[in-house]
Amino acid sequence: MTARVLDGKATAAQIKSELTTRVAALRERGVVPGLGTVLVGDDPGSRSYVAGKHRDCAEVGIESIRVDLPGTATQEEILAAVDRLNADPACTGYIVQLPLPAGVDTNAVLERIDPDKDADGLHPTNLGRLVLRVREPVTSPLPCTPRGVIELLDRHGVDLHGANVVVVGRGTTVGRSIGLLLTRKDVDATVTLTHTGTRDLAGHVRGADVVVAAAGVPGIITPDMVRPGAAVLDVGVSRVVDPETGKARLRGDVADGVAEVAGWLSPNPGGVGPMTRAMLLANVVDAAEQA
Ligand SMILES: Nc1nc2c(c(=O)[nH]1)N[C@@H](CN(C=O)c1ccc(C(=O)N[C@@H](CCC(=O)O)C(=O)O)cc1)CN2
Repeated sequence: MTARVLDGKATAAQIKSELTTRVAALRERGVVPGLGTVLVGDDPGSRSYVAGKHRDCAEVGIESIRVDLPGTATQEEILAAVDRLNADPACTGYIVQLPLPAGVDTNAVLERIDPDKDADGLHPTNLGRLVLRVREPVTSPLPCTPRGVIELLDRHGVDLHGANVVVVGRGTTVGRSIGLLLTRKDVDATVTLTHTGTRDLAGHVRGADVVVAAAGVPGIITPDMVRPGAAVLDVGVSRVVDPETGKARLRGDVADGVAEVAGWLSPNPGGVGPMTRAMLLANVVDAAEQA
């Protein structure tokens, strides 16, 4: 058996086309959505993700505002950039690209974002709303990667209702928040969050109908760990140097051979990454429509 592909690239293209129509309708009403980004330092991965976000904005008709700070920027300088975007009426939503350089208090920066402009859904107020609203519709922004995972599965007809979902990794952008979305009444999945302190990772993963691998550990999910037919989402990305060529290349959390066991597999690249970007745009458009 070879797993069917959870095609994030094609699905994101479809979503962007839908958003283009919605942005045109907003502009007709005189509402111009504008996404801001704050990038600190010159990490090549973060640079490329931020560049991609600005390209996406241009594609769907969202204005974009880019703030780049050097890696030497102080906590105060970063907070001042956040304050400026909070006050800028042209910026209807924005993100601070993570990770921030070592030594920066990331939580203090995230907490300084105006929750009404939080395009990433990572402000404690918006995460708190998700904790409280299990049954009611959520109108606040949702964390982009978790929203992208659920949308990708939904658009491929993978049913999460009653499914056992095992999440690997407890990072801010995925692991800590995805359970809040998956256990909402309208999704109804059962979620196990595993991490570096988990005793029997393989045992947990073997019981999963859906595996969300977001550990950032290359190849941590091996074929023997996957239940035949399970859906596997490869979210983690690591840059590893090929010992033969000396060149850096991207590696996901899912090892070779999993495609022979799984029922569904998201490629990496081309799976959850493009969905993360599309969901950021969706958060901006949703907020502009509600304003
Ligand atoms: N403030 C945030 N920071 C980070 C987030 C986030 O959601 N908000 N998530 C990740 C990075 N990220 C978005 O910011 C992101 C990661 C990957 C992709 C993507 O499209 N990847 C491509 C491959 C790109 C490449 O070749 O380098 C793919 O998977 O096909 C988009 C966005 C951490 N930081």
